[in-house]
Order: sequence, then structure tokens, then C-alpha cells
Amino acid sequence: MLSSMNKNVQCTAWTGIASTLLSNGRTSASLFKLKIGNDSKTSNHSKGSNETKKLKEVDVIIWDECSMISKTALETADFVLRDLPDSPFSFGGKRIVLGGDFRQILPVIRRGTKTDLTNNCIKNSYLWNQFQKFSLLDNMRIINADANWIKFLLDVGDGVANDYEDRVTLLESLPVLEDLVDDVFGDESTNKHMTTEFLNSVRTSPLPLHRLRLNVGSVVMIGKIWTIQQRKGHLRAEDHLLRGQKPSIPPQENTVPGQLAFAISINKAQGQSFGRVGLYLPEDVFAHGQTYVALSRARSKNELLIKYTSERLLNVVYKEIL
Ligand SMILES: Nc1ncnc2c1ncn2[C@@H]1O[C@H](COP(=O)(O)OP(=O)(O)OP(=O)(O)O)[C@@H](O)[C@H]1O
Repeated sequence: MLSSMNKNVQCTAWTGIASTLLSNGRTSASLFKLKIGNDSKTSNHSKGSNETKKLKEVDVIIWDECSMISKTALETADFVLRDLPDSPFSFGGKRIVLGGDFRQILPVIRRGTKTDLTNNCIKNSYLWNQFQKFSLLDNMRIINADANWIKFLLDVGDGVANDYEDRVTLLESLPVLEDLVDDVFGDESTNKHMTTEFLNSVRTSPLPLHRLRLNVGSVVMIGKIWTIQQRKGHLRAEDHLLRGQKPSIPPQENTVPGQLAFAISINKAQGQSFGRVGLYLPEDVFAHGQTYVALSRARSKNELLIKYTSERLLNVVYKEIL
């Protein structure tokens, strides 16, 4: 809509992965030349550079995942944009649209205390009061409009689902994995190929695939996959990689067709929506918003599978910044 009004729009987000979700998105550090090493207190932007000239022509900056922006980064961006035309106005008179949810992850400060984290939130910047606030009320991600689940997620995000130890008890209807190995392979009673010895070996080491007699459609957990390059030298686009379970075994004899799955940290998942999510929490989360972000990435409660060590998940919520 803004483009059709001939407005020059630049989208940006704090993390690289969140910026890839936006049209022509760039990371904020790249856009404003922020010096990450000194907590974005300064910028490397130079007035005569081509990049700066392009930034000067931008009318609107859409800055997503704003809960992750540090106060210092926002203020440095303000300084950079004021400096372009030597403008007395905030952000050099450009329109800044922030998008985000303060139930989600805050700026990362290594070994930062709760006070460090909340103080460095953009809500504590002198610029915050200049923004007009709008609320989005409908959860568009949840495809089946499951009202109980939507309410539960909000209660987790707001911290009101927390018990006296700041833990949340998951809804009973949520599928939970007790043992990933049992779930994938079945146990001895249900799968005649599986001996206790074999299941224990799977639990402790990469899968000895040659001991399995698999049928099409079998679900297996695959150990480390080695990729073997057929031709020596630098990889080229036309090169093929062979996959195998052990470099010593010729890959042709020991390959399995696999379906790709990816693992990412909760922080990197912020901003994303997925059809299926396996949430692996062998330890408690440690930062504000992580439990809410993790639980809210799937488009449906039925597509979320959880494996945890404690059935009451720790939920860190700093209510003072909500
Ligand atoms: N107007 C809409 N109509 C239909 N589906 C929508 C609409 N807006 C968003 N969605 C769906 O909801 C999902 C989440 O949207 P989006 O990523 O914009 O939300 P968000 O507010 O940025 O969420 P979060 O901050 O939690 O990542 C999208 O993947 C999209 O499929």
C-alpha cells in the first residue's frame, strides 16, 4: 500500500532470520551500521557513502520484532537518521513503524540482570512516548481458531498462567513425548525387531542402521550423517554429495532416503510460523518470553509435540515491561 503511494519503504528486523521474513528485509545492524560490539551505542555510518544516500531517500522504515531492539540501538538509529539531513526531528522526520510483542524475547545482554534487561528495553527510551500505539487483537496464526489454546498462549505470555514457582502446567490435551526413542521405534513389546540391547544402543550412540531391516514407510531416527563429495576440490553447483551413516562404508550400500528436519533455537524462531513444531526442552528456558515464543510458533496445538524434563515449564515473564 505504501509503495503504491510512491513511498520509499525499507523493512528491517533485529535478527538476520527475522529480516529474511520481510520483503527486502535487512538486519538493523546492517541498515544503521550499528556497532554491535559496543551494544549499538555508536554507528559506523559515513555521510558520503552510497548506502547513506539510499537511506536518506527512505520515507518509511518498518522495524519488526521490536521487543528485541535495545534502547541504545533505537537511539543510535535516531541519531543516524537525524544526521542524514541534519534534522532536528526524531528519526530525521522519517516515519518509523515498529511491530512486535513485548511478551516475546527482549534484547540479549550477556549475563544481564533483570534490571539491565528491562532498562535496555525500548519502552524505557525517551523516544517511546513519541510512538502512537495500536494493538492487534486476533491471533491469525492459529488455523483452527482454537479459543482455549489461544487463551492459554496469551496467559503464558502475560505470565498469568504461572503458578507460585513461575511454572506453567501444559494443557492435558497437548501431545508430550516421554521418550523420543520409544516414540520413534516403539518398544520391545510392539516391535519384534527391537531388542532391549538395540534400543539402549540407539539411546547412547548413532544409529547402527545396518542392523535394521527397514520397510518403505518405516520411521527411524538417523545418527550422524556424513556427506561425501564425489569429486575433489571446491564444491560446484553441479556437484553431488553422497550421504551415508559412516565414512568407512561406501555410501551406496548404506544410504537411506530421509526427510529433512531442522533445529533452531527459540530466539531464532521468533517471528516464524511453522506447520509442525517439535519442542525439545531438556532444560528450563532462561529468558523472558522464551516459553511463550516456543509454544506459539505452531499453527495448531495439534502440530506441537513437546519433550521436556519437567512437566511444569518454567515461564520467565517480566511483567513490568508488558
Ligand atoms: N490477515 C491474515 N489473514 C490470514 N492469515 C494471516 C493474516 N495475517 C497473518 N496471518 C497468518 O498468521 C501467521 C502469523 O502472522 P505474522 O507472522 O505476521 O504474525 P506476528 O504478529 O508477526 O507473530 P509473531 O510476532 O508471534 O511472530 C502468518 O504465517 C500467516 O499465515
